Amino acid sequence: MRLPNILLTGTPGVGKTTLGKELALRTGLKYVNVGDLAQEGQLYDGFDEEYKCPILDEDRVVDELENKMKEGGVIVDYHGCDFFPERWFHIVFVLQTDNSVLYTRLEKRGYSVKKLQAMFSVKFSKFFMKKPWPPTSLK
Ligand SMILES: Nc1ncnc2c1ncn2[C@@H]1O[C@H](COP(=O)(O)OP(=O)(O)O)[C@@H](O)[C@H]1O
Repeated sequence: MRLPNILLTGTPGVGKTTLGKELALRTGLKYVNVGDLAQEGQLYDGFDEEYKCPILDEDRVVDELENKMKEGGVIVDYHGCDFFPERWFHIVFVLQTDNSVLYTRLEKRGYSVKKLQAMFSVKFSKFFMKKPWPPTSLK
């Protein structure tokens, strides 16, 4: 039987990496951090000057992961989710945490005031409630 594939998603700082690694440790499933994967393979498509971060090349990420996902038993950690094929996952967990806790965590991580303001603004909240959160250029 093929082992399940799990997606852990949610805004940066909610605890995906912490949970994903712990889960992998306890279950023996493989943990994949898409941010790290992109960095290792330079799976980027330009640079977002506004938020000073590389823009993920989603198609190349999907190509890179396809075989591994077919095998099964993978925990995928990423803050975006709209570009993953639905067929990959048996279950999806969207993690959340209190906004004040999140703000402090991201401040400690070195997020700029501009980026934090964008993430926590009402306009932006409305935007990401309609679309799968968050836009891939924000991490
Ligand atoms: N359940 C938790 N309780 C308290 N702190 C947590 C918890 N999960 C994560 N953290 C802390 O929050 C911060 C962000 O966690 P991380 O797993 O890197 O989030 P993400 O991968 O979603 O960006 C880290 O400092 C981590 O130690």
